[in-house]
Amino acid sequence: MIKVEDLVKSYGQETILNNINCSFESNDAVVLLGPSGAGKSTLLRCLNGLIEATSGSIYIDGKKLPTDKKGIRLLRKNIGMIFQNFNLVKRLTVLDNVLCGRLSYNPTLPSFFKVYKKEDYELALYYLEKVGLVDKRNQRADNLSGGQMQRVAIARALVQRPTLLLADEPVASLDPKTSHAIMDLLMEVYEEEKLTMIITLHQIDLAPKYSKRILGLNSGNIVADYRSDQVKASDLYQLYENGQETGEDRVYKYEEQRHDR
Ligand SMILES: Nc1ncnc2c1ncn2[C@@H]1O[C@H](COP(=O)(O)OP(=O)(O)OP(=O)(O)O)[C@@H](O)[C@H]1O
Repeated sequence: MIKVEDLVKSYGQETILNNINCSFESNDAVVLLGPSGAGKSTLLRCLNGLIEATSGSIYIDGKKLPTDKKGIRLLRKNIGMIFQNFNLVKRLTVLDNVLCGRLSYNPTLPSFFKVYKKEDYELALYYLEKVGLVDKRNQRADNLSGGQMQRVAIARALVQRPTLLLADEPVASLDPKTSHAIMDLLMEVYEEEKLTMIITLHQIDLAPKYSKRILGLNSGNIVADYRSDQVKASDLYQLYENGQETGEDRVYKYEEQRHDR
């Protein structure tokens, strides 16, 4: 379980996350929705220690998120991260890119010379099979389509054997059909591996289908918390509108909901 308590992130005078309080159960599948600049990526990056919060705390399975380098390295072993722009090493092969996901399990020097254990290769091939790209294992990453690159990135995240998978707009640069295929794949591995999954998205139509819960963010505040099987499309569209309610009213409603649970 992940618990976020009074989380604040500021850059200079600008407050990006404004006292966030929320929690994520194990095996939850949560989509973060909200307009550009709402703070979705910042929240995701705070969860894996890529960004240090200005104040507040994050607890993962009861343990406070570390801030020292060694602690963060250990924490990240259990957290797979998927990015909008895939973040592959273009000149490396598909297989070598996936093996990069094993780096935190191996001593630096052998990894530098691309010497991995037999189990690492087996695991990498297993996940390449899962994402449908085992035949392309020896191809350079920059020869792949966007959808294929994202599949490699998913395999690279999974070889880490994470318990938590964070995905920051994983389908933002993909066409609608490929987006559905990638989201289907994420849901499949989420179920098979019993992951906890938190995804930022802009596609309102995808959000309920590919989550159990939707958190709405606006101006650094959590303004809504919906069950995906009960939410109305109009509620989701409202997250992107200014409407009659002020951000403060929405925060207030969310806090009320949270305390009533
Ligand atoms: N390193 C930084 N320094 C200063 N401001 C930053 C930095 N990183 C992010 N921000 C600001 O924080 C705000 C929130 O950014 P964030 O990327 O978290 O929003 P988002 O909800 O994910 O938006 P989008 O949907 O467009 O990706 C933005 O106004 C952004 O300019």
